[in-house]
Amino acid sequence: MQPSGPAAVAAELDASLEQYLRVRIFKIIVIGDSNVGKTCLTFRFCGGAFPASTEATIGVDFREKTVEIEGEKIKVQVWDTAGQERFRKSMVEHYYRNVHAVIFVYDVTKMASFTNLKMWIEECNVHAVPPFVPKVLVGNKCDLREQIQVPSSVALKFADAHNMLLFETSAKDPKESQNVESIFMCLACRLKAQKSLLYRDMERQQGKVQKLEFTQDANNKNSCPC
Ligand SMILES: Nc1nc2c(ncn2[C@@H]2O[C@H](COP(=O)(O)OP(=O)(O)OP(=O)(O)O)[C@@H](O)[C@H]2O)c(=O)[nH]1
Ligand SMILES: [Mg+2]
Repeated sequence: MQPSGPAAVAAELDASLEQYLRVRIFKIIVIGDSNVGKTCLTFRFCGGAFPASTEATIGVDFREKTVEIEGEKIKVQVWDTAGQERFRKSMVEHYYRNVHAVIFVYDVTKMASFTNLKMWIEECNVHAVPPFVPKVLVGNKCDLREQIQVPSSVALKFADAHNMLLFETSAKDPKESQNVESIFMCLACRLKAQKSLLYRDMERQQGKVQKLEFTQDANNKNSCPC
């Protein structure tokens, strides 16, 4: 017999609380120079479209998407950060706190945004993001084929040297939407494959961190290792 009345309400509450507690939340931050397309990429992933217009991000914008991986619902919480120093300086500490994965973005049509990656990686290191936190590199605006300044081979070498996967894509071109999706899904898969985050965080506190090795198939730079 089904419980009814207050008992049913209590049971339902228990079930939803249990379900709530079981949904893991992955915090993924998106970092890079102003104007490289961080807002557009996160909007494409979470909102399924290219925004009609954007303004420089101030502080941070949060976007969320629930994905299902091997039967488990996972909430991907995307932190769309500000590229302009004046709009980010009060927030930087918050960006990196308890982050689960990092996406570094550059604009394939702007060499400076690629050379500045060193600075963004340095900032990440200064904030003690552990080496096992997965990081990927994204070259955006590939639709602007005539204006490309950063050759794929150079970007791939850089990604390899920093143990990152490279994705070259476009937030604007609808044909690339699957590729944008796979950036986030690849990270979510990797995070899911890691041990329980709670357990991992306990290990981190005890200084017993585990370095995960990720390999990249040079012939298939967009392959997901999971
Ligand atoms: N052609 C093309 N333009 C893009 C693409 N992605 C973004 N843009 C344009 O680039 C400009 C900047 O995009 P945003 O997403 O606002 O850049 P951002 O990195 O969030 O910049 P900040 O918030 O200042 O850090 C906008 O005019 C977008 O329309 C893309 O894939 N292709
Ligand atoms: Mg932005």
